[in-house]
Amino acid sequence: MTAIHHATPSSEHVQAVSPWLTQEAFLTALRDVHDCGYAVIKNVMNESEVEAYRKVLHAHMDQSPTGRNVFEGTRSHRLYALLAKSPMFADMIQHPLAMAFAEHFLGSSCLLSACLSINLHPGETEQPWHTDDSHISIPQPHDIFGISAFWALDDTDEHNGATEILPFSHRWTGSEIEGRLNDAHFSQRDDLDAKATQNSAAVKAQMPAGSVMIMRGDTWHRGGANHSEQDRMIVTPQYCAGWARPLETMLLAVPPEKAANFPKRTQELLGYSIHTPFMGYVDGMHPSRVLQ
Ligand SMILES: O=C(O)CCC(=O)C(=O)O
Ligand SMILES: [Fe+2]
Repeated sequence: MTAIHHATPSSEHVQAVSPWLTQEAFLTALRDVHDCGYAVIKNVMNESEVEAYRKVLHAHMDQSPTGRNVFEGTRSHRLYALLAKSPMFADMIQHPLAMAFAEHFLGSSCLLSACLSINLHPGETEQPWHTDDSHISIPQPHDIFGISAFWALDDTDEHNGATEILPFSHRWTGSEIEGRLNDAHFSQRDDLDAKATQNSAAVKAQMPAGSVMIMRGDTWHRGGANHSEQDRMIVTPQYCAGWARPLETMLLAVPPEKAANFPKRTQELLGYSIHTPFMGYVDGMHPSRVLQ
């Protein structure tokens, strides 16, 4: 594993991010993601885009239950399979800024691993510390095979549960990781004890609505506690290498009739694509033929 980031971004990616980042700022952000674990890019979406996402998510949340355990958050609302709920999430999922980071680190065959909204209600407590790629079960430290984006749809701050990150934690080894995340956290409904929640070195991702944080999937992080009187909503599209199994089975989560109407890049991210030389084929052919 290389500790320092040297790879030069492609000119296509430099161009793609230019509405939000100068070339120099992009290089710094790539280095921050690779070496430190994360980078925040402020004010990427405008107010009307943010409001449109909030509106559609609120309509769905009104009809869905709160989280089932301390990981989902018993005072939180999560929605999965967002592309099946509204096609507008394609714009967020294939946003040129997020794609530039995902493709730079994971290659152009990267896939959408997960895409969920997380709305923390007032009174929500801290989530257990975790990484977003632990389901792949390759021991840390390892190269990057996941990139998570966190889009703020509300201003996130230290009171309302801004995501907390442990910089450089992708370099942790066995003893630093041991016991942090337990299988019990996925069934337990009681709040975590002080030992499980403590950490002094955490940084809180404070972002104005419309901003995005890009994080390598092996950085330890968690949703914060919401001590405010308002909800805190984010959407997190997560990308994985083309050889990895996505966390959500996207090809089932989004029916082919719906997928057929999405932009080509979103279709590819869902799995209508090949990881060279032929991983992902259907009946010996390119999977996109299923949509024709
Ligand atoms: O709610 C948050 O801020 C982070 C949630 C998260 O990291 C996750 O559920 O994977
Ligand atoms: Fe996470």
